[in-house]
Amino acid sequence: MISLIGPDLAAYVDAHTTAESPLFARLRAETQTGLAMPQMQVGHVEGALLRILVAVSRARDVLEIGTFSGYSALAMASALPDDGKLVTCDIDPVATAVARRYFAESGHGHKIDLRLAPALDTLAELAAEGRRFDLVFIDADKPNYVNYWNAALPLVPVGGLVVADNTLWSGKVVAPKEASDRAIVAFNTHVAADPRVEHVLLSVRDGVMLARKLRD
Ligand SMILES: C[S@@+](CC[C@H](N)C(=O)[O-])C[C@H]1O[C@@H](n2cnc3c(N)ncnc32)[C@H](O)[C@@H]1O
Repeated sequence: MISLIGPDLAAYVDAHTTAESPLFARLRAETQTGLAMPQMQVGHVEGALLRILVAVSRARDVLEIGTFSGYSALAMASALPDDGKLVTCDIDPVATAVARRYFAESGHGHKIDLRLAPALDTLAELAAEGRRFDLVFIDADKPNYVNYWNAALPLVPVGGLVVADNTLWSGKVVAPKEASDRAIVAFNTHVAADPRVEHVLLSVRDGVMLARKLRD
């Protein structure tokens, strides 16, 4: 589990967050044992944050960039109304096969449109389709974060939210050394300079950038 806080405090946060349902616990366990890089999964606490953000924003259309085994997609889809829609993008057929099974079992699968293609291609398709999204969750390859932001923000109405994961990058943003560190720093700098949004960088799990669109 990625955490910026010590194990005792992380366990306390976990214990004081609404418990995950048995389905989510199973998805987490299967991801841990069956997939490479299971730490990519947002997990219990950030999943709860995403679910609450979808609920309080009364989002009806959500876009996720980075499905993996489906934890965050399912957390957000569970907070959508029955006719709400979540488009989620990934390029990994193995991890998304796990996601598809849990989507189907969850009772929320009818809300989820999984697109297996590079996310920038899917973003171009969605723009051509005239789609709009009340909330966008960015959680895929870090070098493309700025590109995802630039492509996604025009699809968000004023008042909508963009949420980006791993934006503290295990704390490496403070003294970046590697290309991936610099990609996250570049993203945070880019968001901070964008006059279309107000934003807050939350120290939840590995860092969550939360931005609200103020103007087109
Ligand atoms: C951090 S994981 C997503 C975790 C997921 N949100 C969850 O909570 O389980 C990042 C995902 O981005 C996907 N990815 C990487 N490059 C991509 C690209 N160019 N287009 C779409 N997805 C991509 C990876 O295959 C991986 O599954």
